[in-house]
Amino acid sequence: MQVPPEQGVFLQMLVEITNARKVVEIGVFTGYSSLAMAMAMNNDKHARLLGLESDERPLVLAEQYWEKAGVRSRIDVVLGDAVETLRALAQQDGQDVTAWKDESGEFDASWWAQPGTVDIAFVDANKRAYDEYVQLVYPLLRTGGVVVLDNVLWKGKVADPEHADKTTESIRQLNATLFHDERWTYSLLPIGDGVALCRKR
Ligand SMILES: C[S@@+](CC[C@H](N)C(=O)[O-])C[C@H]1O[C@@H](n2cnc3c(N)ncnc32)[C@H](O)[C@@H]1O
Repeated sequence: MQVPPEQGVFLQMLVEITNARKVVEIGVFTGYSSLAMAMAMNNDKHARLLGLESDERPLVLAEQYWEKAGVRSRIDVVLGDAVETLRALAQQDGQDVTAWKDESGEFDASWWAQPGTVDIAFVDANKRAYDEYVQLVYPLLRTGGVVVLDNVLWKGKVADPEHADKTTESIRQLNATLFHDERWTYSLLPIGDGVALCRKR
């Protein structure tokens, strides 16, 4: 389920060229894409990544690789449904949001809850919820910040009218909506399974 290596490098490049200090990832799995982005934050000790993931099992593996690469300390993880976490972040300064394995109590939910401050949000979880993720991430994103959506070609099905299943339709609809939405500059790149870049105007 992880992104292919060329997309990992692409995400890394995005973090580097935007000097991203605040990155949110929706859908962590075994931590490959988060590892790629966190490694690109090397020179900035104030840069952090917030991973939202509903399944604890792959996170255990992710944590091992983050440790090995020396980036664990710059990654916060919130375990749970990403929609619920993003909604909770938007309320009361994120007071109810707690981090996975935050033994030292260093997780600063109010820092993550600050509107208009996130540089990059990488969306790679439940495909049918992408629209909701984008709407919930929008207020957190700074002007000029970028939402990166994975799997927007959905193995080519999005471009093939023969396919009308619910997931394909929802991704197709989202691509069209974002393309026409004045609040975003939208670009679809045919790398990996299709990557959409949506820059907040
Ligand atoms: C495609 S994988 C992510 C791969 C990862 N970005 C990478 O490239 O290494 C999708 C992940 O999203 C998680 N996920 C699915 N629905 C979710 C939800 N509602 N909230 C949070 N995470 C979710 C799954 O458990 C899975 O680990």
